[in-house]
Amino acid sequence: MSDTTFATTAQRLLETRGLSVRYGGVSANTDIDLAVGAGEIVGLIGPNGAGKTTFVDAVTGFTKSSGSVSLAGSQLEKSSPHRRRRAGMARTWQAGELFTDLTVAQNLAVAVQSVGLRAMFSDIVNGSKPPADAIDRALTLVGLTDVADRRPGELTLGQQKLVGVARALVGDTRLVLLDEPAAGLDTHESKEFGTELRRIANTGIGVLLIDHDMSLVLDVCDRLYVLDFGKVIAQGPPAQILDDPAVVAAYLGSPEVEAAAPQNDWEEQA
Ligand SMILES: Nc1ncnc2c1ncn2[C@@H]1O[C@H](COP(=O)(O)OP(=O)(O)OP(=O)(O)O)[C@@H](O)[C@H]1O
Repeated sequence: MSDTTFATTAQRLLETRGLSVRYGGVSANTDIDLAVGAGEIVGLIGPNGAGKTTFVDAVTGFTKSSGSVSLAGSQLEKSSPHRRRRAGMARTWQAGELFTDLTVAQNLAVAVQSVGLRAMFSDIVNGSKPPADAIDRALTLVGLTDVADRRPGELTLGQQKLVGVARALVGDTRLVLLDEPAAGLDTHESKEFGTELRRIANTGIGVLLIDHDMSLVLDVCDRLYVLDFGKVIAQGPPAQILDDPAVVAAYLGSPEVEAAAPQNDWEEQA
């Protein structure tokens, strides 16, 4: 599959080749070639059950897959989830609830610990950043340093969602895979969330975004991949994707696309 958006392969951060996942008789992902560049926001969209979460599970090592996965040129397909995380690949989960009794900073500290005690110990021995710095850096990336000592219940829903993203940014994260991070946000909050995502990407972090909020996805993503029945059926810039007959057919009658349609001139373009 040709991919003409990148000027050089050096800019590629995540690259999958022929990534496939089978669950018994179900081909959840079939031969997926996908790339995310440093500083790029790439959307992965598709109808329910298309295989989006499976793809994130496969890339991050949480489900068995075949094919190759590389991050900044290092092959990771045989690595454990922990090693992939240490290599700079982090994800959020669809049900990524925060600990309501902990402050925002403490919620991030839990994420630091989940990277591994041994890893933390080696960071200290090697004199690299202590966790407090890592937490501060992640909160700065999402613009939440002011609320570090508040509990999630004191934050807006949009801020709570950003804490979820910040948890994935602790440590030296180079690529973040966000699985429906904006679920439940209203139009205004979703727009603000998109602005923060762009700020994060502008620091050079690559972002893979899965979301059913088509306005957010079409607005913030540089490029999109569309999955249907586990296969990539289209890829390209958002405007091109909206015009793609295969995408229209896959989404026909989908509430997400209908909701996004007026704002994105869907009816005129389709
Ligand atoms: N652990 C599993 N065991 C068996 N089948 C699974 C498993 N996880 C997912 N599947 C199947 O794989 C296919 C892809 O599911 P997946 O959750 O990746 O889709 P999705 O695009 O993320 O859907 P949604 O938008 O609803 O979250 C579906 O047919 C699903 O039923």
